Amino acid sequence: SRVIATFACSGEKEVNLAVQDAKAAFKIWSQKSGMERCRVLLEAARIIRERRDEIATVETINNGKSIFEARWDVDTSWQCLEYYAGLAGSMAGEHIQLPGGSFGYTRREPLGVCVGIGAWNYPFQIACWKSAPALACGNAMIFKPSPFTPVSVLLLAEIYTEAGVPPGLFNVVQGGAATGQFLCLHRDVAKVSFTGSVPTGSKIMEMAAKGIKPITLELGGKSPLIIFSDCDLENAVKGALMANFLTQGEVCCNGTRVFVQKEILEKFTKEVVKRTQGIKIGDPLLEGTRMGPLINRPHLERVLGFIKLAKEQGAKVLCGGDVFVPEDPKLKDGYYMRPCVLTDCRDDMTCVREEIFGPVMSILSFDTEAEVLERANNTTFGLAAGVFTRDIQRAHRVVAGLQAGMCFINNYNVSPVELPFGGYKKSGFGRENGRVTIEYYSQLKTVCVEMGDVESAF
Ligand SMILES: NC(=O)c1ccc[n+]([C@@H]2O[C@H](COP(=O)([O-])OP(=O)(O)OC[C@H]3O[C@@H](n4cnc5c(N)ncnc54)[C@H](O)[C@@H]3O)[C@@H](O)[C@H]2O)c1
Ligand SMILES: NCCCC=O
Repeated sequence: SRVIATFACSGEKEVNLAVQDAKAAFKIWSQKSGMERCRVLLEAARIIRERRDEIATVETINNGKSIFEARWDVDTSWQCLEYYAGLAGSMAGEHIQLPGGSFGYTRREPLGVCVGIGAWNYPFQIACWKSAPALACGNAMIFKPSPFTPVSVLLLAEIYTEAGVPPGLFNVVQGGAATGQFLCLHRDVAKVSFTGSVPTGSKIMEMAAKGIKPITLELGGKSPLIIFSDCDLENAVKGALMANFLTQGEVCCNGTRVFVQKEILEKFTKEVVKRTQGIKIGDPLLEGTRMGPLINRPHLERVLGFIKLAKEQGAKVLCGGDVFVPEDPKLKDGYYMRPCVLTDCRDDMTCVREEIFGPVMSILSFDTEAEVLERANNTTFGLAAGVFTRDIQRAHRVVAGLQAGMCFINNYNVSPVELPFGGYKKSGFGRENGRVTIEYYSQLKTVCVEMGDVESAF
């Protein structure tokens, strides 16, 4: 490992300054028309597209994910800005007729200074998915990235400035829990959107409760992926890899509990293992690489610990699950591991119950639809779920029964920004992306207009 940058943690003083600047910028930005905000966001999206490779390279160095994948993240980032640019001009309320010619109308208004707090797995994308709807609605945003990935979001701040947002409208503060707390507890912060773990999400909720602030929580998961025997096997295998091994398995919505119907268990498992063994691990900046190092040493050790425990509890490692040392001597101290497929898993095992957040797939077998639905829902999480089947009626019936906010049919872990994304149960609430997110970054004002005389009780 090497030091790529050093940052000073923002303390209370810096957080106060950022809020002060954001408040001033909010006054200007919130007065602009939706069309004016649209033009600035479109320009920012254009700059991101133009700087795609540069941003992806920085993200790869920042996080460790392959450059191939980092480019996808940049794409879903500028797409998000374009999408909300398109919605900025159409924020509207409704007109309601009342007796006697009186009427009411509603206005959608921005909240004020919003805070975004991000996790380390999708640093640039998370910052875009939060800031684009926030800015489109006329808010200001102060963003705090994870201290493990502080770099790429600074490019976003630079890009927004170049695109023409008022100074201070999108501001970055650096730091960990303490900085996050100053932000959440600040009296002039109107809303917090958080992406991270369940324990931190619970603390954010407590802090927000003190100030009666609305929050969005994008938390962890332990999502089921259900493969029925009538599936297109080739697609199901590809789907299972997409569901488990992007970004070294450090993905919130991963389908890590892979339920496979008994009839195809052997065939499916054999093919999944073969493809998993073929994943090219190594220098994430090389074009051919598909898996880079994990985020840091403690996390690598944690993931390996889950695999050790899985073996002790009776699971069988079919491939991977051990440290990988690349041939390149420069990389020998990297936090690499081979992607792992576990079989002989049971629902009560730790590897099946807890979020591992690493490249570890647990395969479980099942007999019937009713059985698998009950087992799939037997978790405190509810972020995502997937179903592979050729029976389209069954597909819709099963997803209707799944307790998860983001369900996939015959694919997994694709991220169209037009679709709302977010969890059920302990995976959080509120949504990112899609039209509905406008509601999470705005508030509704009702205006009641009297066209006659006041009918007084006094
Ligand atoms: N649902 C989603 O969209 C989504 C996306 C990515 C990651 N995640 C989840 O994030 C977790 C991994 O990310 P992580 O390890 O960075 O999570 P984390 O909860 O440790 O940290 C997330 C962020 O919160 C900050 N933070 C920590 N303590 C805080 C406090 N007391 N007050 C305010 N801020 C605080 C951190 O500095 C960081 O910026 C996993 O559980 C994963 O599933 C969820
Ligand atoms: N790109 C999908 C959302 C990331 C979750 O960790």
